[in-house]
Amino acid sequence: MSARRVVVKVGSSSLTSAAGHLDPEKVGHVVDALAAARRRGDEVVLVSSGAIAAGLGPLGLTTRPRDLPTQQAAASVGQGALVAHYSERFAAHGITVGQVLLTVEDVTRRSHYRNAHQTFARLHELGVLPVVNENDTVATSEIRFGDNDRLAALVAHLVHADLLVLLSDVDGLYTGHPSLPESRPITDVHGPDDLDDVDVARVGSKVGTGGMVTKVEAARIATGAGIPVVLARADHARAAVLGEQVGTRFHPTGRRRPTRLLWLEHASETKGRLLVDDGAVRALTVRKASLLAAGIVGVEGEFGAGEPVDVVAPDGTVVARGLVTYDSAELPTLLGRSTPDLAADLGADYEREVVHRDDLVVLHPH
Ligand SMILES: Nc1ncnc2c1ncn2[C@@H]1O[C@H](COP(=O)(O)OP(=O)(O)O)[C@@H](O)[C@H]1O
Ligand SMILES: N[C@@H](CCC(=O)OP(=O)(O)O)C(=O)O
Repeated sequence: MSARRVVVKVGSSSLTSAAGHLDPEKVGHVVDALAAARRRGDEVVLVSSGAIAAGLGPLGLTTRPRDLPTQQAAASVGQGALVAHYSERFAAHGITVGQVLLTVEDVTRRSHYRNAHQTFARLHELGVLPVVNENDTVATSEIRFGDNDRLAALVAHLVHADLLVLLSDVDGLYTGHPSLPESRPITDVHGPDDLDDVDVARVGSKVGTGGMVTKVEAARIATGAGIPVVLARADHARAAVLGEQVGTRFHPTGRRRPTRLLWLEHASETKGRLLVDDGAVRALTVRKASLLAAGIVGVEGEFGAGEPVDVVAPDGTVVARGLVTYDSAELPTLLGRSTPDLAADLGADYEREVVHRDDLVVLHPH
């Protein structure tokens, strides 16, 4: 098989002990698998969780803190420990690692996105293996990716990966919770229909951190953009990374698209709504045009310029989602006015679209 670009995501539970320390054996296992892929010429990006979990022990904490500042502090301590471990273990294989901490902005704002893309490209040219995590210490609750499964799917798309591997503490996807006797392993998922009868909900009190839900969602994002996904137990990391039949394989369902649009559709939380008229709905969905102030009849919520908003048709359907170029305080004074009129009255800066079509994803074609 020819060299490929593989993104591997590993969860906190696959790296740390229950006491809140990194487990060197578990880390070593993942590292050895990735080193094997590198030896055969693959390009590898690691998306590793575990910063918060690894920070608990050193801070004398026994459970994951609930409040954001303490989580951020734990991540600050743990991320250093995590990367120190990876650096040491990969160095034994002659591989240099580089830490990449991402916030949601990095894959949504055009300039940041290009920047992130270039960073990965240069690291690759230099033979460096990127170790990615969310930038937990600065990310606030609203802007967090929220989970590294989705982050991994977006990174896989960003670096044009040929394969996304999600490593966890289960053998793969089951028809129901793996602890239930009637649950059966699923080897292949060809599309959303194959998931109709699969239960990824929480069962009982101790199980399910929502982990399988976000994995299936990550698989949906990646496969929808043309990238196959393998979900496997971390113990089987080597086979999974080398592309052998193991765990659950999610087959591609769609084709590559701009990453920012992928994020807008699948991972963003909108801050507000733009209520538009029927003409604007047609312009967006049929003509694939930008949204202009003239077609907007109402503004709901509070948002800043550059943030994601829903575009809502007169019947209440959310027809599109996009990055708005005005904030919610200024927008109401511009509604219903033509762009030339706004420019003549307020200056050339007001000639801009409210949502540019490049920053817009249509959710419900009419
Ligand atoms: N249908 C299912 N198939 C497999 N695992 C499931 C399913 N439903 C719930 N789970 C649970 O999801 C867990 C994995 O999620 P999580 O612990 O959050 O992973 P990680 O820390 O690796 O990101 C499994 O250990 C299992 O208990
Ligand atoms: N960024 C966080 C992890 C977030 C996360 O998704 O965790 P997990 O479900 O264990 O993959 C950290 O490093 O602690």
